[in-house]
Amino acid sequence: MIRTWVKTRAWQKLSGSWIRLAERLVSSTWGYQRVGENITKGVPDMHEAIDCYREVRQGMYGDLGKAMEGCNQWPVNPPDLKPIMEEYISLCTELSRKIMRGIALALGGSPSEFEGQRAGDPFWVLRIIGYPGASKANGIGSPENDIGCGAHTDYGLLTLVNQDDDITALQVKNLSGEWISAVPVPGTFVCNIGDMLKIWSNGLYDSTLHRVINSCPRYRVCVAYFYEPNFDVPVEPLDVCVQRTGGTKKFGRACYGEHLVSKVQTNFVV
Ligand SMILES: O=C(O)CCC(=O)C(=O)O
Ligand SMILES: [Fe+2]
Repeated sequence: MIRTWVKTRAWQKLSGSWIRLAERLVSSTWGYQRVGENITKGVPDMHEAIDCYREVRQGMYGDLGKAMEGCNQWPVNPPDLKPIMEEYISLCTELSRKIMRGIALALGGSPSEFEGQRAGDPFWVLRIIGYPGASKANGIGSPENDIGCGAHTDYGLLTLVNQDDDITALQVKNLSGEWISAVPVPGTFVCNIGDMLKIWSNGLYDSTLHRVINSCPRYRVCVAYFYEPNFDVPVEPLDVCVQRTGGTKKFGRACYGEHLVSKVQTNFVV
């Protein structure tokens, strides 16, 4: 895991304008995204990224999956980025599956609650994100205007955020409504809870509202891995969680794929 990350970082240092090596296909959500192309609640985000998804083949999920059909756009250089990232993704998938077993137990369910039909065939998303340094981001140089990524919750189950060790930029809203910094702890991931886990747990786990403000003059890199349910699974509060929260379902039924598509269609300028 660490070897993979170090190699990715080395590539970033070598190539300078690293992320521009990959080009996004026209009308596609896959591949390279320029600064300002990602939109959160109508406001362009000050970051660039390479977006990768678990590949959806034509017809795989019928109409539901149509908007997500496509394949990953890996940069030509460095040639080993694809295998490195594929290894990274498979390690993150394994780790997330283990964390979900622990969460299932904590909720009072069986350890395999989030396997099989629910998340045994998990969808995933990977974003390699670069945040320009504060003074360069908007030409004005006032850090408070540089919203690297606007306030949002993640869409699925868990996110493993692999951030730069020496730049504090990720912020999380706590229960008192204050933004607090998720100060990097070297060698660890920040783990966000996503919207589908909030529903399955009937709110016992809340999806974490977070945002990114890079007020540091240096470029910040983050690799975010999103572990998601099966693409087409209906998601509704688990009985065990409903019992533990007073017997009433707080959320109606959702479908992860629909949730993802609706977010992707409003989040990007393509
Ligand atoms: O850059 C970060 O620390 C987090 C990025 C993020 O929240 C996201 O991509 O959903
Ligand atoms: Fe996020």
